[in-house]
Amino acid sequence: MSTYKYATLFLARNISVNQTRTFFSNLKCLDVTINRENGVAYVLMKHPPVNTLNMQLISELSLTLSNLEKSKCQGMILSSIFDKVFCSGLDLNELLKPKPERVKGYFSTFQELVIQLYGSSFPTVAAMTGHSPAGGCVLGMCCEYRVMKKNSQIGIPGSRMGIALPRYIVNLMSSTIGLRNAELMLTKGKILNTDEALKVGLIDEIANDRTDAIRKAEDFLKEYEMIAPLARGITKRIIRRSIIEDVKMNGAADLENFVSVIMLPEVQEKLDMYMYNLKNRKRD
Ligand SMILES: CC/C=C\C/C=C\CCC/C=C/CC(=O)SCCNC(=O)CCNC(=O)[C@H](O)C(C)(C)COP(=O)(O)OP(=O)(O)OC[C@H]1O[C@@H](n2cnc3c(N)ncnc32)[C@H](O)[C@@H]1OP(=O)(O)O
Repeated sequence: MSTYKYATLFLARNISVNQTRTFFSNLKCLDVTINRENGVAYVLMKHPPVNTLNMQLISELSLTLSNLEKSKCQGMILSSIFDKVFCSGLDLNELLKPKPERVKGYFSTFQELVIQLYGSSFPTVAAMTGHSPAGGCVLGMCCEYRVMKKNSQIGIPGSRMGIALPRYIVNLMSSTIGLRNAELMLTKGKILNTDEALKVGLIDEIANDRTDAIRKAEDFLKEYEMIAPLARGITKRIIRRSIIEDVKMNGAADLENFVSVIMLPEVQEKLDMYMYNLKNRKRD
């Protein structure tokens, strides 16, 4: 990230650049810094133009989470350097006309990332600076708290794309917004605006802009400063255990099933149309 962007991000929140340290310098799709004073890690996605989750971004997120676990960080804010988009989801190019082994590897890496983020010992907040469709919504749901910039959209359009979602994604959505709302949202492939997402509990707060989103994320983490990290971490794991155990038990079969559905000609046709519409839609 440019010095200018750091300055605007940190100075806007009264944190000087000197109070932070760059955690990794060799990442291509992420900026990771840690505030020395409170141990909070800022993980900012910066994969242009819209933070599509290609293999590189997924792998860097996974590596970063492993390192944050080792470094005993006190909390993580997952965000984006882009003002309009938090994360545009999985890379549609990986889903179109895929080679079975390649697509299996891709989804299995994403599945591992989901479990890693969902099961992390430290507190996590998604400061969603903009739209968060599909995989972007999943990243947000893995965090413990979600702040989203106003006038953004969030949801998982799987059904509309002809994709039957894997079980752990359905479980994740159900645990976030309840079974009934999850059923309505996922079977319709519904995308919600910020107000609708707040109402249903898919996000926890609305922010005016990215600075406000980061500030609200920090406020959430501050509430844990007086809580013993070990007790907190264990409690979180107990609450999240059933989904994690379920993936361990059924993840491989789920993956096989998911890949065979993705390869079906009618699903490929639908995905092709979806991509065509994305490329040719009117931009706002
Ligand atoms: C056991 C089984 C294991 C795993 C199963 C896993 C997971 C299930 C998880 C849930 C399901 C996930 C499926 C997906 O995530 S598929 C991706 C779905 N994403 C979308 O539908 C979002 C599409 N993008 C948008 O709506 C817009 O791009 C967005 C609102 C994010 C931003 O709009 P903006 O106008 O700012 O930018 P654009 O001009 O649209 O985009 C810029 C260029 O980027 C391309 N693009 C955007 N998103 C994607 C993507 N997801 N994949 C590939 N390419 C993407 C877009 O086409 C533009 O390209 P150009 O036209 O400039 O060439």
